[in-house]
Amino acid sequence: METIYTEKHKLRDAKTELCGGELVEPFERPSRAEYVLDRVRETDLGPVSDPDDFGMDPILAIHDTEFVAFLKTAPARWKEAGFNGEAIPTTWVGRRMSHIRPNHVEGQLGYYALAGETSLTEGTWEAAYASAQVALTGAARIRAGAGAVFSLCRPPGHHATADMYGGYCFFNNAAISAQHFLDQGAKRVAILDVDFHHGNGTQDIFYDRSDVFFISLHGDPLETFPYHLGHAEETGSGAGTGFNLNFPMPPDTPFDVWQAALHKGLARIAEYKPDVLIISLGVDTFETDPISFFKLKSDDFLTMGADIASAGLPTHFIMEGGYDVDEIGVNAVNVLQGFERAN
Ligand SMILES: NCCCNCCCCCC(O)(O)C(F)(F)F
Ligand SMILES: [Zn+2]
Repeated sequence: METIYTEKHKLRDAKTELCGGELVEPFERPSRAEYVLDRVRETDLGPVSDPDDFGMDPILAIHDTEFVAFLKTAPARWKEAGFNGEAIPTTWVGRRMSHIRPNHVEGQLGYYALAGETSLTEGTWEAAYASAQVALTGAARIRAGAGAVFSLCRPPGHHATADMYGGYCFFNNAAISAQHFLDQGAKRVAILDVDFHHGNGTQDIFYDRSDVFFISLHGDPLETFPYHLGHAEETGSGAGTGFNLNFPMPPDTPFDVWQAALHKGLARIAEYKPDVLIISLGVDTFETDPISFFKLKSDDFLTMGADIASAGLPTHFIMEGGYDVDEIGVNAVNVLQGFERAN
């Protein structure tokens, strides 16, 4: 399987994350992508290629123009406003407050952020732009006939909505890929999100549409991030009713319970008959992941890959989360190897 990767992910190198009332070294750090790349090479998974550049249009097909411009200028404006640290929001659009966008950068941070742990820094925008190009290049490979491809995206994307960032996400790589497939002639796209955290951004973007079926297996939002979306009763709205499926699961969920949900999701995907399957591949479902609470073991990721292969669809794997444990490389590539062995 070919991997699409760019060194430009290193431009996202924030020094602080707000965690437990402290500024800590971010969990979503450059070494994550290097662990995965090393494992791709170690296992001889396949060629590693640079992304092509598809420009801004496919990003703006998903994201709000002013939001994109905000992400680009916020770090410099934050410094000009006299703040010394990295740009982190301190206000929120609380209940029954105005949705008028403030002028000041501090107000705009809270207007566009859906979570406060993620700092904005110089280089973040360029890294997010490059990550979207990695996703688009993977989509182009599938359109050109590849049965499967791995877009080693960093920063991740599935929490980003059309006009909000947070949870380490800025541009929604999976949504950008899905829309690109549709704009290039696909009729239906399924997105299966196996990251530990609910893909609130992806859900929100396609919630009222039937041409993208979003399915997510994740930690129960009553107990974990993103907290404020991802419940089982969220099944889509309007024309999208029935094309959103959430499987929230409790702390300490083991693989057999997780896999039962996967099989249900795959059955619904088979009924939907999509032209392509996009996998939001987070491996923070791993038993020792530092910010998650499922109990998958490394071998379970091989089985996960084989189960995904059983769908028999062109499959676009897009890297999402999974945190700084050596096994992140093993677990991510196990999914890809399990997929290939079953094909
Ligand atoms: N103090 C630790 C709390 C962490 N709160 C934010 C969690 C963000 C998870 C991001 C992710 O893993 O879902 C992605 F795939 F987007 F990277
Ligand atoms: Zn995650």
